[in-house]
Amino acid sequence: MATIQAHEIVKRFGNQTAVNQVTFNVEAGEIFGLLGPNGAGKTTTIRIILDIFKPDSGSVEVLGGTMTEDKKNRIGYLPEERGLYQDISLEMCLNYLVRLKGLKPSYAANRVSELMKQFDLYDHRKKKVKELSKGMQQKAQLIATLAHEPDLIIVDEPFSGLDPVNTQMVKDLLRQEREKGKTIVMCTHQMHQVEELCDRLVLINHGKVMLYGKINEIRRNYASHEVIIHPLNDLPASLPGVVQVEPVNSGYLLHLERNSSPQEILKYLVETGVALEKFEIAMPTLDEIFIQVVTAQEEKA
Ligand SMILES: Nc1ncnc2c1ncn2[C@@H]1O[C@H](COP(=O)(O)OP(=O)(O)OP(=O)(O)O)[C@@H](O)[C@H]1O
Repeated sequence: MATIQAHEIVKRFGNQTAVNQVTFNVEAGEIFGLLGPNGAGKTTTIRIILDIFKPDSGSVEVLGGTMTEDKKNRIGYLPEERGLYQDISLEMCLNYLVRLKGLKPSYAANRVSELMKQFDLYDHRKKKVKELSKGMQQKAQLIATLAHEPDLIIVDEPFSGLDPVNTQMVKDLLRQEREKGKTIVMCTHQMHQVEELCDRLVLINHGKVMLYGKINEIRRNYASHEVIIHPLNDLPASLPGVVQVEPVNSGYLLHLERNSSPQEILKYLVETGVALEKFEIAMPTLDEIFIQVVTAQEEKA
């Protein structure tokens, strides 16, 4: 069953349509990427999902129906604008935020201690929040998002300000949450993180859905007519069905004719005795697809 069902949602601010007929589902137990360039409508979409804004039209179902106060306690949201109280100790701040999510004080205190240890923040618990580094504050914000063990986790730029070690830790943590059956929506501009972590994605631009589906399928749909090979011996002087052989790194990029397939090239190479260390259909990265989709829409506009 879908954890989020957004159906043709529309949100206008004055003359501007920030979200325009957006439809997508987030399935239970997946990590879902909500992507788009600056100003695309991602935060507005999240605010509609969380019932902070009402849509002008369309509907949203979350955790099996319309939003209720009880359901809000089953959601963990890491917002774009961080909301920690700066002038109190880290420990006090986290205990307070976690109790707001309905946890009993003693349970909240234990959970916060446990997570501060896991996030290497325990030794800093008596410091005022404003005395913590940016990365430490980010980790604290993640604790406040996850401590009440929400069923739906929505994280906006979760890796912001984190060094590679902490980025890895947060990635592992998100995967662990998925393994526990939790549903995660991740907003980020870091496409390689999306490629690594997400199962499916929706890409919004100017409030409209531009891409939606499984990442592998999206990449396959955008695959150009090119093959990467690493041969162990020389290539034949000519390759039928190949218009250009371009040397790249330790191999070649073969540009295929429109009507020839990678399978035909592979068959020909094997038949002519070329030993191959690598044969791969060249797939664009999500970064390349993102740029292609967004710039094509700009040119049309
Ligand atoms: N409260 C508001 N009042 C008026 N306009 C708004 C409001 N919130 C968002 N907008 C406008 O709606 C559009 C979408 O904004 P939104 O914050 O949803 O984008 P975003 O995809 O989250 O961008 P970013 O990646 O920069 O955070 C923008 O043009 C923004 O200026």
